[in-house]
Amino acid sequence: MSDDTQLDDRSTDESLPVQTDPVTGIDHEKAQRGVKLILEAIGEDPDRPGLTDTWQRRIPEMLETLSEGDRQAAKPAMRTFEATNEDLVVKTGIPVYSLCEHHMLPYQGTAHIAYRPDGDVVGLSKLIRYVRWQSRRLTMQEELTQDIAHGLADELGAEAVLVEISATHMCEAMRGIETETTTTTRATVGTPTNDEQQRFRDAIARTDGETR
Ligand SMILES: Nc1nc2c(ncn2[C@@H]2O[C@H](COP(=O)(O)OP(=O)(O)OP(=O)(O)O)[C@@H](O)[C@H]2O)c(=O)[nH]1
Ligand SMILES: [Zn+2]
Repeated sequence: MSDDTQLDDRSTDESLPVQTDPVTGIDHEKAQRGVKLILEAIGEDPDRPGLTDTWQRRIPEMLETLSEGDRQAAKPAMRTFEATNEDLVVKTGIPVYSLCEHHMLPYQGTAHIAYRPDGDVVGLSKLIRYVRWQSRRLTMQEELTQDIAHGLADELGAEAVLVEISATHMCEAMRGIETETTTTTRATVGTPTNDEQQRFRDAIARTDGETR
């Protein structure tokens, strides 16, 4: 019997409630069966009192949240306002929490964004919401940085977007190389002027100074 066949054999799991919502959410039943299998694989007893809610409810709910970035329905409304000028908007210090696609472990850090409005500016909180939404899926930091930059350029019709993310990967800290370091990635859309790039760097440096 192949692994797939075993996973699809629901006869042993008939007691599981079916909570699948393929349009707006994850397949809860599959998540429950998968987490239960992992617990069994590591020698745990999934039916001991401390773990029953873990695979039946907590982790499926957590996965639902942490995969929101895969679902357009979860994308924040990027409401805009008419811009009075095209001066660069810079927002620094946005928290980032994502899951690396290699080990499904968290990486966390800070995103900095700058964009040159073209007719409209977006509500400032939406930049934070957008980073959170994009981050909630399995990613590589480099691709996440690009996706945020290109996604914002599309959403805002902005001609120039700069995104920088500095993050620490738990897959490097907790296992493997067992070393905690900072990785910095940057994405640029369009052609920011030298002055805009300098303002972006200065704003990041000020934020870094404040948090040190
Ligand atoms: N470029 C990039 N690499 C990442 C990211 N997150 C994790 N990694 C790396 O992904 C790599 C996976 O390497 P593999 O050799 O396939 O897997 P592994 O044997 O578990 O590697 P180690 O982590 O070195 O033990 C590691 O070097 C991680 O540091 C990321 O966002 N971007
Ligand atoms: Zn990893």
